[in-house]
Amino acid sequence: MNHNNLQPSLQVMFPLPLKAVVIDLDGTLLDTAQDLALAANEMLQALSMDTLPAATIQTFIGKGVPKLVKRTLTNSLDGEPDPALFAQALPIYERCYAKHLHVHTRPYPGVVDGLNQLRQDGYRLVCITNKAEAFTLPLLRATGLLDYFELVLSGDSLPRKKPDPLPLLHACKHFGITPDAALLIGDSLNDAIAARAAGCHIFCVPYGYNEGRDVHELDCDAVVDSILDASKLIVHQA
Ligand SMILES: O=C(O)COP(=O)(O)O
Ligand SMILES: [Mg+2]
Repeated sequence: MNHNNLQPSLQVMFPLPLKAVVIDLDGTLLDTAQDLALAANEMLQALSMDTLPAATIQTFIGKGVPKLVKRTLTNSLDGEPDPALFAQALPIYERCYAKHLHVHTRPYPGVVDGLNQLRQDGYRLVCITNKAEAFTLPLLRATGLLDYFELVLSGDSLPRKKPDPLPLLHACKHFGITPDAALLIGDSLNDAIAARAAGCHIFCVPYGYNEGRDVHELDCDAVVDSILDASKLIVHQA
């Protein structure tokens, strides 16, 4: 099977036989960037610091809340702020984001149709995100997506988050399946590394964040335009 807008890797045979589909949140299920940027800029203002363009803050998304705050404070991907400033800033950011959790946040096109298709096809559905649980669950609930997922693992649910394979391996163990029966659909390097390390399949969507990099640089089995398109490249294995 091949479509003009899909780029299946040559090494895997499509459709992939699978039991579980794991989906990333920020940049894959939900377009959260505007609300994240709003909160980050409100934090900067509260600290009497200059605000940043939303497009810049979008490149800081991917490695969880503390990392987003560090990157925002230093305006750089690898910056380490003064520990006292960081300690002051983190709770401010958390308060601001809780306030703006779903002002602009919406599911991307193809997400709801894709989830309905995957549910109808019989897959176990999991959401694995680096977002903190205090934000993940209310956001999935508010956007109507929570009930699709049998399991939701957030950035602080387990001792390690993506790119570590632990959340994916935990989900596979939870369902009693081998990693190669699971597919992760994500938008970033963190997803691709985690999936490869766990031995799961990985598809990437091109519309997400990937810390400002082109998703086509990633080692994935396919780049798919939407969750609905992903459902066309896989087959449920009973
Ligand atoms: O919270 C983040 O930084 C990214 O979260 P994600 O894993 O859902 O993309
Ligand atoms: Mg993401």
